[in-house]
Amino acid sequence: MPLLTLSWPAEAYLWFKTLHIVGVVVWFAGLFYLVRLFIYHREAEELEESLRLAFQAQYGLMERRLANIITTPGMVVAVVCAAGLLSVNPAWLQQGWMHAKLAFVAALLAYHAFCYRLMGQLNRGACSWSPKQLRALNELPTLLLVIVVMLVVFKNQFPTGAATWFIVALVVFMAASIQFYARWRRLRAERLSANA
Ligand code: HEM
Repeated sequence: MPLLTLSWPAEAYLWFKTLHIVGVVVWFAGLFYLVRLFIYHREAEELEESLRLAFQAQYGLMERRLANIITTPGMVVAVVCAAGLLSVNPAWLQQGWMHAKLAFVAALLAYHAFCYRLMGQLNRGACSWSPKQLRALNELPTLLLVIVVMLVVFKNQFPTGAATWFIVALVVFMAASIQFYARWRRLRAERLSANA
């Protein structure tokens, strides 16, 4: 059937789904970059006073703009359109995969709120999370993204075979590589400044 002749409910569903996916992409882009900015913000503490103040003020501004203009609006679009999808097809709410998805989305919303808490602490100079811990924290949304997308694609046939374990191993490998690379860069910078 050509797209323009779709009946209203089907078209509404597809519009909600389109905007839901766009919202999810924007939301995740914001979440990933926000915690990266937190890492730079904490690392700026190593700089000498005048540079530290300038960098931290700039990172603080970038964080607030990213959180309030990109990340939270992305979250609102994703959640409002998800509610639209469920109102067009409430039968999804009877399915096990949707219950699992909602539980992981609740974890994602808690992570989103926690990022705001960290942002406030950073701006007051009261954040106790080290750059290394923030890097590890930044892996959490990746894990939630993979699980939620798998749930929505596989639904009640969630796979537990070799392919799933391969993807889990790949995500762990990527997370470990990022940690090792950051450590290698830090050690190299320390060596260079010791030799200077
Ligand atoms: C607020 C909670 C959410 C609810 C109630 C919800 C609900 C839904 C529903 C009902 C669909 C349509 C499923 C279909 O037509 O087969 C859908 C699609 C989708 N959702 Fe969500 N969703 C939520 C959050 C999320 C999040 C956080 C992500 C990403 C991590 C996500 C990723 C997707 C994707 C990629 C699709 C398209 C799947 C496809 O067409 O095969 N959703 N969602």
